[in-house]
Amino acid sequence: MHTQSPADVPTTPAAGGADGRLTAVAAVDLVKVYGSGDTAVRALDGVTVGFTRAQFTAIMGPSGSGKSTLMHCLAGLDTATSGKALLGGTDLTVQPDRVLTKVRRERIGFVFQSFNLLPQLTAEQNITLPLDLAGRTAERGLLAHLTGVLGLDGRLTHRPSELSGGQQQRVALARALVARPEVVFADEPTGNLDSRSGAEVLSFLRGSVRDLGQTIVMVTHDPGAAAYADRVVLLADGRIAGEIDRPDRASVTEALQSLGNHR
Ligand SMILES: Nc1ncnc2c1ncn2[C@@H]1O[C@H](COP(=O)(O)OP(=O)(O)OP(=O)(O)O)[C@@H](O)[C@H]1O
Repeated sequence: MHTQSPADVPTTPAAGGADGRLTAVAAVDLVKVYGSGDTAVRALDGVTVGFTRAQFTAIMGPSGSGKSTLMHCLAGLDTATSGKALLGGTDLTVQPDRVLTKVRRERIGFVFQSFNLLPQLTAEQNITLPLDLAGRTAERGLLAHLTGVLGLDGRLTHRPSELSGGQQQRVALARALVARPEVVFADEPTGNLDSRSGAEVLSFLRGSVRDLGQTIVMVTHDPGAAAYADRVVLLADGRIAGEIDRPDRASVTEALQSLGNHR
């Protein structure tokens, strides 16, 4: 593990990462304070970090370290107190709600622990919903590729209640990727799955980086899940506490122990 202070991270992340590859998403001196006065909580305390395009990054850290807050601010789901949350050249912290809604719908894919499918829609209707809302039609080749790789071809007319948890999460993965978003944010995507279904989800995410050039940012507590990523970014007390390139289970576990993972 090599540690990196925020000062070492490029300060113009949208222009490119340290290795010259383009940065898809970045936080610049991002601060988030919940509440005020004596009860104020500084959930993000000046986070500067870039997420390289076509890379799979895992965000890890002890419970309460700010992982979800960082992801929510970068996805335009939560407002920052100060600093920048850059998606490409767009600073989400200064956009009005109507722009944020459009950005989330058209430029970001989401995968949640709890699948978040609409129960009254079929699997295929769930997958194409973000495109339908944006008035776009699915690229048939990409849709066929995703449903084939995810083993959903025989399930497209089923409703979520007729699908297993693993199948529901695979529908959510297809939904997240079908619009070719600039980034997919995955929040504990394997948290509700058995180990086999979880491994399938992680293998798919890995493969989508390789085959489609997808950028993925995933919050996880699981060192085994993080080992699928190209890079782990570590948070502690709302600050960047280090990072690991080409992580494996042992290096991630050791890093978390050194940060005092209480979970
Ligand atoms: N809406 C909120 N109001 C007040 N405090 C909050 C709110 N959301 C988060 N916090 C606080 O901000 C800090 C960071 O929370 P966050 O959920 O980002 O951490 P996390 O690393 O994702 O934690 P976990 O691993 O337990 O999910 C915590 O101290 C938390 O209690």
